[in-house]
Amino acid sequence: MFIVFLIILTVIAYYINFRRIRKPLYELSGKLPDIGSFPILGHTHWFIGGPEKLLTNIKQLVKLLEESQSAVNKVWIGPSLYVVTLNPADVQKILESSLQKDSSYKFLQNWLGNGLFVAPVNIWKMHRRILLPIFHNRFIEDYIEVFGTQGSILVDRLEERVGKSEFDAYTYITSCMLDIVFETAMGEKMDVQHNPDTPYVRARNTVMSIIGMRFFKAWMQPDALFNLTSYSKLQKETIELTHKFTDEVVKRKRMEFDKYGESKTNGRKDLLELLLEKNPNFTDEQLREHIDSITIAGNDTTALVISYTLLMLGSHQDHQEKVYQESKDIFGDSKRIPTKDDINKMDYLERVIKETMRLYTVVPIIARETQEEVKLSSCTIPAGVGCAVLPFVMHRSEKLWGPDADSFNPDRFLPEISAKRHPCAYIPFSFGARNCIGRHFGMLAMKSILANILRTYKVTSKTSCDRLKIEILLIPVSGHLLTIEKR
Ligand code: HEM
Repeated sequence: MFIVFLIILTVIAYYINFRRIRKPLYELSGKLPDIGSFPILGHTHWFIGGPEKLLTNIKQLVKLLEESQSAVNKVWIGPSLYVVTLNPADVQKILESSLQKDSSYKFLQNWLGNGLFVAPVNIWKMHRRILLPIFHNRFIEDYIEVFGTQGSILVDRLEERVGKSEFDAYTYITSCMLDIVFETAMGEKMDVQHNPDTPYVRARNTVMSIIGMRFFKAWMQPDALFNLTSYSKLQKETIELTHKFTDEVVKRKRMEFDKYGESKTNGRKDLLELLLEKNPNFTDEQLREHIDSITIAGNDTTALVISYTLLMLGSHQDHQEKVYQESKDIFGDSKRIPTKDDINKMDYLERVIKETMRLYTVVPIIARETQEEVKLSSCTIPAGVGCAVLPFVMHRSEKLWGPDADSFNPDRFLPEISAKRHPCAYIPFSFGARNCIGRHFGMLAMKSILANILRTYKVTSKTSCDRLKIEILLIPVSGHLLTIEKR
């Protein structure tokens, strides 16, 4: 009897302390409108279901929040409070002041450790300063030859699809991007384009899908439950396999560096070599974490945008014709791979890519945590609160983009029109000091590859891209289906 009494007393004391520590959260919550929530459950019920249902629910919930007329709203997922805003000025304040990733990114940490993408803010600050110079244009532009060479291999591979039935373009493009990121990040010529089914690529895909599943399946989230499933063992084995691969490359590069004092005497340097030169004090583990983060953050994002752009041009032939004419003006009949000058002239293609990233924002959600008080337009958020930024929803908001927000119009990105928009109305690469470090790399690679494809083939797409799902990234439910014919 006494023990039962003691347990009840402990639970009550724990609960009172829990409420006391979280008092600022409840005070903030009390000031924000209560929309779409259930008692106790909060908004958790909106986040139950498969990846497609999840996206539909998020869109419906956001619509309710938008109608509330409040610039800042709240969402309770279990015990976690998230502040949600679609107001660009508030988004800017959040992304500039809150550089800590939200706790939901922790599932990536087993794999990427303290690599830039998930590193806690104290480590991130030091490492971002070291990594920033190696993403400078003068290094990244050295990779334009790799983008062109791999793009030409892709064009050759696509030949087998000419005049045939619909196929999923993404499978071809993701192999090409993998070859690009491996060669530029660590000097490894993987030739995934010709050997897509290697144990490494399989392991990598397995880890991605297990982590993706954990993000959105509530019951898989607590480590205690996850560790009971067979996925836990599989994740451990496959992560070990991917780590072993990068570890071996890092070890080899470190030996070269120790022997010669620098990585190579002349010629193009990969990102790992540049990183070693910039900071030889990085441990091998830190180098692996950064290189793995770069290859993971840089591959699927870029491959998805290229695939969505092909779908958009496949269903908007007038815009495809303009892109084709632009490439005719640049290349004439030359078959050369795109140079820096060629890429700089691809203004229309760049607008097409930007408009595609607006409608199909491949990183649809960015979640941060406040580290100090942040004053927003209608309230002040205390430290320790989650903030959800929803670029995918903002990019389709009629308030920000007008009544034709859902239609494809690359001229929204004419410089004079872009200049009139709030800088946070359009954030496919996020914003502020923790934005995408690889955005210049990504843009050059995407323009080079798309130009290579579109000057060789005319693409057609009949698939409507209305059905989408979130699996960390934004994916079309029925794939990126295209037919192609030779120009
Ligand atoms: C179209 C292509 C790309 C898109 C749309 C994209 C988008 C983004 C976004 C939205 C973030 C911030 C995510 C967040 O805060 O949750 C991010 C971060 C990052 N991206 Fe990209 N990305 C692209 C290509 C690349 C490429 C090509 C690379 C590397 C070669 C890269 C490397 C990174 C890294 C390392 C981070 C973490 C930066 C940090 O926390 O300091 N990304 N990216």
